[in-house]
Amino acid sequence: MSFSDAMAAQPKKIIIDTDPGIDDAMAIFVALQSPEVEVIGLTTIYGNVYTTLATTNALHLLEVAGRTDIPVAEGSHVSITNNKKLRIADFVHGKDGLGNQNFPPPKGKPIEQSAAKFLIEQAKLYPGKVTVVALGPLTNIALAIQRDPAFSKNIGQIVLLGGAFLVNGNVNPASEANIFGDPDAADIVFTSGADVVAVGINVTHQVVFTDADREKLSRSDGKFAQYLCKILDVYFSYHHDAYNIKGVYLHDPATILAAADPSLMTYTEGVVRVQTSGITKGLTILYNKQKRFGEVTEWTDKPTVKVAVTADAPTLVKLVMERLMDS
Ligand SMILES: O=c1[nH]cnc2c1ncn2[C@@H]1O[C@H](CO)[C@@H](O)[C@H]1O
Repeated sequence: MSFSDAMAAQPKKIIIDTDPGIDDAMAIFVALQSPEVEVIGLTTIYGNVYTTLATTNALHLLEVAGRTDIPVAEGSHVSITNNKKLRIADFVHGKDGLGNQNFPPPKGKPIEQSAAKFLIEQAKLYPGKVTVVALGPLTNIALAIQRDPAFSKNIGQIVLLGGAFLVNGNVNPASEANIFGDPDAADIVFTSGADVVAVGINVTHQVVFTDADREKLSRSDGKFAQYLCKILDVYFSYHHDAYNIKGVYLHDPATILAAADPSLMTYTEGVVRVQTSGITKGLTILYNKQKRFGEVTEWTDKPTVKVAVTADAPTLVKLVMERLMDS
């Protein structure tokens, strides 16, 4: 579907599962500015920050956007295997997750429902019509799958930022951060039979927002552009130190736009399993179905998912810029 077709059609209902996070903040704002989607809720998860702070930040970002009509449901504080020793990437996003700006606390509160319950209920309410865009570890989505056997069928699509397909990870050479955060949950999601689209860092590392883009953003008087320019420093310094690049990767905004318009990326299809322990914990292995193995493997008879292989990076960056400046 082209962008204009998408705009003419009913906007897609999306729930953003998020751990804000600087690129999450960007992604949420881009989603709110995207006519192809209607954000019907945010659910929160640990990853870039702990879940409690993710909830605070989600409420704060909606207040900045003037969209307190959108409910926030708080997610799990522990992994699906009840692991409490979480890896929190505050070194990427700042202690507060939003570039160490010490914003005042939000006035709003999360809804009573947990994230998993909210996901289950919304999917049941609009069967086949809700897309979950998962920008953090997949605990909430896996809990929804475990708690409601109909969830995988009811949910329209799960577009997730996660995995490093045939490239090094960003936690260690094996593993990407969101999958590493809860590999057991990721394996549940990948093998659930739901319509899953995985956008890995093999693709998002092509989508670079440069120093020049940031400069342009800072000259815009768009509300979201102005806000983001305040918080981007930490994210830029981290990328400069860790990757030696003059720019940042747009992991989360690229994933939101892929959910809004799938034609911005190309995909392959296969079975994905996740390594859940050992030195390759969090490794995502795609079976491309080219070989019919003689023996039964852990990939045999599992449902397939789509995995992004290329991205139209110039258009993705352009759309992010336009939507943030036009706010
Ligand atoms: O080096 C890193 N370590 C941990 N998390 C990271 C790193 N770089 C980015 N992210 C965060 O994890 C997701 C992509 O894997 C993104 O949401 C990003 O904010």
